[in-house]
Amino acid sequence: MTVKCPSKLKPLFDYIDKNKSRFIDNLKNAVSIQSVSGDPNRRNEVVKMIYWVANRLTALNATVEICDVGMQELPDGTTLKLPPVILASLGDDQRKPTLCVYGHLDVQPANRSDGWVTEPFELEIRDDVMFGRGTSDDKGPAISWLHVVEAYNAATLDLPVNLKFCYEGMEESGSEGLHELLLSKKDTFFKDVDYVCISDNYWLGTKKPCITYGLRGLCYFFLQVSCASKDLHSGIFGGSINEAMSDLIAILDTLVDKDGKILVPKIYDEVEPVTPEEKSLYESIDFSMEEYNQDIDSPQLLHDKKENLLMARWRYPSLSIHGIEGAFSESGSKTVIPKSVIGKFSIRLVPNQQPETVEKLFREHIEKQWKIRGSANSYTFTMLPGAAPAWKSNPDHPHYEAASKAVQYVYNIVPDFTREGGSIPVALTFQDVIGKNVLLLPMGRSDDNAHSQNEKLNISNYVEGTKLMAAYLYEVGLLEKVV
Ligand SMILES: NCC(=O)N[C@@H](Cc1c[nH]cn1)C(=O)O
Ligand SMILES: [Zn+2]
Ligand SMILES: [Zn+2]
Repeated sequence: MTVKCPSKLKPLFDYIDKNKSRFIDNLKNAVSIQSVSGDPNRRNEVVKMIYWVANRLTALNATVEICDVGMQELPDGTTLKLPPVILASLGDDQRKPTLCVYGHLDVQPANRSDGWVTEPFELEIRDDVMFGRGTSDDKGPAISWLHVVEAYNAATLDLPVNLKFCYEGMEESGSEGLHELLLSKKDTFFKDVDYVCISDNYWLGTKKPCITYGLRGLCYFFLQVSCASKDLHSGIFGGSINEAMSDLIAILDTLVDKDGKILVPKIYDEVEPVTPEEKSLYESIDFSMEEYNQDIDSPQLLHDKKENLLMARWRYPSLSIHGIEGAFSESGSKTVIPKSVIGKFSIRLVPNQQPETVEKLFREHIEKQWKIRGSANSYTFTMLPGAAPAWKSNPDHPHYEAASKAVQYVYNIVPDFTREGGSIPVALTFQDVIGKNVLLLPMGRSDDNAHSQNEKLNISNYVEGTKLMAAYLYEVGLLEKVV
């Protein structure tokens, strides 16, 4: 049985429906800004995107602060200014609870040549689907909070909460600078915050909304192996030296086996044991392994039971090898021995695992494997800034009940409470620094292709998701103030 939607929300929902085309146009403009945080050459685009949103917040009468968060040190030793972070406030009524919403305005890289069917930075609509980088992760959800404020204003309804916005431009590159900013603003901007909401993840499937109370953490590593001062002809030098690429591949091959088991000793030591209560949680979750695989077309999933697959995504660490910089990767054949290559891999962390401990285990493992390999070459091993532990909240908190009611008003279904395998480092900072309940309210679907080719957001998710945010604000307004 679901709860009935309060009539007060009707004018908001009507406004959102009526203004759908304009909201889509706004997203089209946002997508056209190529705010790729991982590309130093497009840093000005990230800054442009930050100001694009800041100006809109100002137009909504928010008090907007553009916060400088310092410099980024790039792997080649040069430095680059980090994009500023937006901290904005709307309302300061001591009788209302204060909600802080977080979003990120940067995106993952995307090139048409990667296999996109549309131009990644030009929003293209096909039936109910809007294709474009950032539509789902995270420009669509981030700008929807602004549309919600607009809807409340247009319906001449007082905002049910004091609203604070924390929008950054480096999430896809480890949220550099953000943690320190939050710490420095703990007793000022964040002092009165009662609840935190992040809309930056996805439904577990394609049909049923969910509310998310856990994320994995992340450590990202670079392993560089060098063998010469310049690239070499393999006909002249092949067989005469230890090759950097062969050494790198040999070491990468010692990290994870074909069943996904991480081979670094002691890596599973800290992982929380599964309790019978936890096991029973998975049974009721609405999740189809067939649908999950149908979308990606993998020859075989590593798990044959729903529970085991969900546990592998939510509560066990996983290791992925992402790429090799410096390796020949163009089409055609080139008989080259690369002089130096950088292997890039990461591990998703789970509760109890700490980045410092994990880094130490990896460093020791690589040192040992390098000795076994016995190569004459040299290597450097680095953990990138922004490593973060996992985050887990308490879904029995009234904040989660409020969000569940909001889902029921819009979708007429009781949502599942889920965890997710991705990482949003700031979720834990909000929980630890602000000490308040954090909740993830996803807008998009599991098949939105975040980080992949043909990222999309369904128009229906965009529109109903905006209504969900409006209904959620209403319900949070009914909660107790915490401070
Ligand atoms: N929508 C959240 C997300 O995609 N987070 C990234 C975070 C990241 C990327 N590189 C470093 N951190 C993720 O990969 O989970
Ligand atoms: Zn995101
Ligand atoms: Zn992302």
